[in-house]
Amino acid sequence: MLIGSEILTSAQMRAIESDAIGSGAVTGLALMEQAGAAAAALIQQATPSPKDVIVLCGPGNNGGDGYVVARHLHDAGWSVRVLGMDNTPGADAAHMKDMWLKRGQIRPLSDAQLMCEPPANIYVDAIFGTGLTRKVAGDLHRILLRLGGRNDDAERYSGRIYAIDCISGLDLDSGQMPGWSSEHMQHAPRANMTVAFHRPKPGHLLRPGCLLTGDLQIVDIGLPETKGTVSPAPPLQAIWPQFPFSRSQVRPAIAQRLAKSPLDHKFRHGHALVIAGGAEHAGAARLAARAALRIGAGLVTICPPSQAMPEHNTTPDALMRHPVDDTQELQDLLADPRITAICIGPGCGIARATALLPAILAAGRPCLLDADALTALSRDRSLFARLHEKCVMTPHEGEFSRLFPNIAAKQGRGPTDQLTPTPSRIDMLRMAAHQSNAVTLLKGPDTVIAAPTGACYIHTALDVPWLATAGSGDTLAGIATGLLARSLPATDAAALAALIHASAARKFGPGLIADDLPEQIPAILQMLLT
Ligand SMILES: NC(=O)C1=CN([C@@H]2O[C@H](COP(=O)(O)OP(=O)(O)OC[C@H]3O[C@@H](n4cnc5c(N)ncnc54)[C@H](OP(=O)(O)O)[C@@H]3O)[C@@H](O)[C@H]2O)[C@@H](O)CC1
Ligand SMILES: [K+]
Repeated sequence: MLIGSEILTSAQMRAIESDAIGSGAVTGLALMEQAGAAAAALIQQATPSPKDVIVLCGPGNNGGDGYVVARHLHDAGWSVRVLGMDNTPGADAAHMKDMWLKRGQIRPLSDAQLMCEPPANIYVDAIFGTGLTRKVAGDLHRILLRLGGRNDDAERYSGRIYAIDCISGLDLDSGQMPGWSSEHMQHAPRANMTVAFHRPKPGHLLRPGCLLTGDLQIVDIGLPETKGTVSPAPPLQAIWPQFPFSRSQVRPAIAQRLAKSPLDHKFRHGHALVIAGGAEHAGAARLAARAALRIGAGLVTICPPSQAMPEHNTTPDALMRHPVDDTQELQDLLADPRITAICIGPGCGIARATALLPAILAAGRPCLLDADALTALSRDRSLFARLHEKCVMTPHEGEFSRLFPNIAAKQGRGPTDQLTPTPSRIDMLRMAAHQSNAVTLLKGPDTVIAAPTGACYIHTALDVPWLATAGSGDTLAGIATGLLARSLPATDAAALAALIHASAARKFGPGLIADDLPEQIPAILQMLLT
């Protein structure tokens, strides 16, 4: 699959840190020095001219990093003010605090003090990181709201906040701000850049955390390489939108399958069926079919009911057309073993999806279930029970709630003081994939994909809001179908489809309509395969 970045939970990160320190490979002090120095360097790179900073240091090691940042910026000639806690932190942070005190003073970390300070060009949030144990309350909460502009002085902080590890108060495992009401969330501080260490955490990539994180920079602080060895838990990976898109991000076996050998004929690249419905929704299935062709399926046949066939007598000429009016006709078609993937849902109609799904699921072939097929599955639990591990479901949030009402019910109980108050999007998707026995892709700016094995990918693409347009989901379904037809395993097909879909939108830019998406695929394949 894509060589994405491993994501670690806060607990996994703490375990790696304590193992590394326990084995003598590194010291906590050296890690903190590296972390603070790297953050200071990135802040300097990002802000070449302003040289006036306020560093807000919390009670623990995140605050310790803050003292290191303050020292490095001071030594680089910046004017540095530090607001800190009157507490006794752990030994490493205490040492860094002392090092700072040799250079400057520490004023109290209070809302009143921050309000009195003359404005700075840059604010460094080093209050809390991975050690958050409860909701942030009282004066520290007021400070965070001030940084988020609640006091009508938004322009003072906007675009000037640099977060160490995360915006303080963010639960890095769920992406939630525990205890923050929706009114408070309007004034949650947003970082211009977040400098985090060793690996991204789920909270950097899931909403609302990803909206508060800004440009996420992951820096190496000298911890040993851990990829794949952290715990027996199934892997959790980020599919970076920021990756320079090239073959190096794709496992050689997948790249080989995407490329076409001169010795291959069209059937070697799979034959996808796209089930279409009535004439009024013909466009959805045609978008999916076009995308499946563009991603390189050897053949794609669109299968409308016979009365809707005239609607499909149009381009692309490469598309084959075959009417399917009932289960028997579909079964006759599926008797051809060269049909390697089926897409059902876009523009299909719920009644037609309900009628045809038993034959499709019984065929045991890779299949993509979207839109009306998902509604059919949510209404008929006996169909749901026939899903299998070669199925990929691509629900949006409404469809997800209907498919998995028991999982969705665990969500949205309002703000709570506890960390990880309700299942995160990752937990939900893992439960859904386990429950359905199908690869499940929950669409959104933070798309999460989970396999029944528990393997999970996050694809965060906040930079392509124009992807929210009619027919966009149909195109995603078509790309995934084409990849399934080309014999990519279901999880890989879903994850690669999410990446190619967002990359196509990024390539086209604002003004995008879904018809434009398949047309970007050749250039993206070119980048992937060279
Ligand atoms: N892992 C690594 O490899 C490295 C990690 N590094 C850095 O360390 C950071 C983690 O440090 P950390 O564990 O000390 O936690 P941190 O976030 O500073 O907070 C803990 C303090 O806050 C307190 N506290 C918690 N919640 C609170 C609340 N709601 N309201 C009020 N207080 C609250 C808590 O008190 P307590 O819960 O015990 O009452 C404790 O005093 C990490 O993000 C990174 O920046 C790097 O230096 C190098 C390598
Ligand atoms: K922080």
